[in-house]
Amino acid sequence: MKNKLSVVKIGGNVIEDEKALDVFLTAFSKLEGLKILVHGGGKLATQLATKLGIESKMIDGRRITDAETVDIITMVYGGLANKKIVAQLQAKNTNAIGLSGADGDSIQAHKRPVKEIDYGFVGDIDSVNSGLLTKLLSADLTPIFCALSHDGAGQLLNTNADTIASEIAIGMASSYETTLYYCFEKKGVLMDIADENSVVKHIDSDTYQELLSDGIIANGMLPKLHNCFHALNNSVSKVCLGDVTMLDKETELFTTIKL
Ligand SMILES: Nc1ncnc2c1ncn2[C@@H]1O[C@H](COP(=O)(O)OP(=O)(O)O)[C@@H](O)[C@H]1O
Ligand SMILES: CC(=O)N[C@@H](CCC(=O)OP(=O)(O)O)C(=O)O
Repeated sequence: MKNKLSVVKIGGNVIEDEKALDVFLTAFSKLEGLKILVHGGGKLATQLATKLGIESKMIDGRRITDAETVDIITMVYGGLANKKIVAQLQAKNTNAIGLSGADGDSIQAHKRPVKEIDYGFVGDIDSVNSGLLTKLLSADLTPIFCALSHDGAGQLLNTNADTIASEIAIGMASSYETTLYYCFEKKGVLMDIADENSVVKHIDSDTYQELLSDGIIANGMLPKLHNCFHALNNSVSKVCLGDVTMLDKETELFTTIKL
């Protein structure tokens, strides 16, 4: 039987809110078994760029990452956000180790080819170094990933944190029974975006098609669910979506997705 592994992603809205982040990190530190955390931080990067007088451009939820912007996101994702989370987890007795995709050659990617849009230094993932992650997990370390990959030729690349989480989960799924968790500011996938409690508790491939054709899923939820099904179609056992309380044993209201 395979060991269980939890790959958990938190979005920028959670990182920004000190209380929500603390609730989440407390639950994460208590989560039993092997675990990996991936964090975003898009909002923090936009805020710093604004302070520095640099305009942030997003297309379909993806940041246009020019040379100035890749420096900013390296400072924010790999520096401030990652190190704060690592330090807070240490205070909660979790031996966290912060990583970008360049550290230990953990996530290799290539710069997205220019078609209609030039995304700049945005990376599409080629491989996850599951051997390294297995070694870290065996040494009782909990890897904490930010949204940076690298091209193996010295260039850091910006990669959406939801995608990093699903690719890590896929990369580990041959060795571990892997569950992927997406924590964000809603209690799960909602039937009615205005009603916090209208959580769709279970989604499978058929329900997904219905939700799509009924227009229930929009904006950031479209690529998120695409990532969920990509993971499930590549050996990840289960995906859960919910708010910062989702990892608490008592919490019942969240979305579970299985094929
Ligand atoms: N049916 C839905 N249920 C829940 N959220 C939805 C739905 N449709 C669209 N959304 C939007 O998707 C957003 C989550 O995506 P995103 O902002 O990319 O998350 P993250 O904070 O993890 O980066 C929610 O904040 C919500 O506004
Ligand atoms: C290419 C791309 O768009 N990358 C994202 C990475 C951060 C991220 O994904 O953060 P959230 O999870 O908080 O949205 C960005 O720079 O906004």
